Amino acid sequence: MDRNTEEILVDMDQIAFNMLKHGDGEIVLLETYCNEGIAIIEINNPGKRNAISGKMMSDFRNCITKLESWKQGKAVIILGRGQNFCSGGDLDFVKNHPTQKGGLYFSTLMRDILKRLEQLPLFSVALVHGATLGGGTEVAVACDYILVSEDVKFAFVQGKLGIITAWGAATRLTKAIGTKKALDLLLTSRILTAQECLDIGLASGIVTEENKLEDCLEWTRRRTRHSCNVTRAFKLAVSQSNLFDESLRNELELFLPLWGCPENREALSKNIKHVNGHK
Ligand SMILES: CC[C@H](C(=O)O)C(=O)SCCNC(=O)CCNC(=O)[C@H](O)C(C)(C)COP(=O)(O)OP(=O)(O)OC[C@H]1O[C@@H](n2cnc3c(N)ncnc32)[C@H](O)[C@@H]1OP(=O)(O)O
Repeated sequence: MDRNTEEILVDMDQIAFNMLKHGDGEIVLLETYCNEGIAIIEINNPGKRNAISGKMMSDFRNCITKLESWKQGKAVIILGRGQNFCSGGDLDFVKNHPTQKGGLYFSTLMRDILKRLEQLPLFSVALVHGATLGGGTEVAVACDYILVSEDVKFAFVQGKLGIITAWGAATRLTKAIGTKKALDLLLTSRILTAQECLDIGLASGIVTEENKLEDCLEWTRRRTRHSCNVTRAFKLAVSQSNLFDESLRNELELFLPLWGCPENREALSKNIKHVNGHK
């Protein structure tokens, strides 16, 4: 990688600032359910089927920065307003910035954002519906879970545009569903239905089109029943489990502070019987 590229790669603040002037739309953090430890990130660019513009990348980065300092967070749901989740990166930016530098700007910021999303000490759920294409699929597979609405049309269309995934989805998809299935989706760019997303192992559940958020919240609440500390420690233990020995050490370091904590002592005092009717 030449020196100029290395310089660009280093200054993420500068890239985020430069991208602010590209495109419209917004990505906002909704605090409606924060009292339950659940945040929502909403993608909203109605004129472009929620395509992610440069300005929206900066918005997204600001949302992640806020979540990184939210100590009561257990989960974050990412969803799209209107008729679909996200139609990918803003093609107007792509068309107007054909240079290597344009490609570097378009990919570097989002790769950093999605990496930071993965590293949050709270689990993420992509609630995808309607057309979820290109970069929209890349945002989804960067989340811990994907819930699909019955009307989803999920496709890695990058190959049809003469490029490959710009924001890391080839790597994440392979980790999620295995080499053969990942390569097949990337090489065919075929559109997956909700059932196919479930069958191939991409989606963890199917929600109804008309009640998708309520269904998603109910699904998420079933996974936020433990204390905040436990929820966050399990997320970190699992997400950092790529190196086995290091992961075991990491799991111990996450376990020890919880031993004897107030939640631990309170739960022990209840003598909880975990299986109904078990003798
Ligand atoms: C750099 C790669 C990156 C990555 O994967 O990492 C990418 O994501 S590249 C982008 C990949 N996405 C696409 O190619 C999607 C192209 N759009 C469509 O297939 C359709 O628009 C669809 C299925 C999203 C919606 O179809 P529908 O018939 O419902 O609506 P329209 O096609 O009339 O779209 C309405 C309006 O939105 C504009 N639009 C849609 N998607 C994008 C986009 N990704 N970037 C910019 N603009 C987009 C479309 O042009 C229409 O605008 P209008 O001015 O009304 O013609």
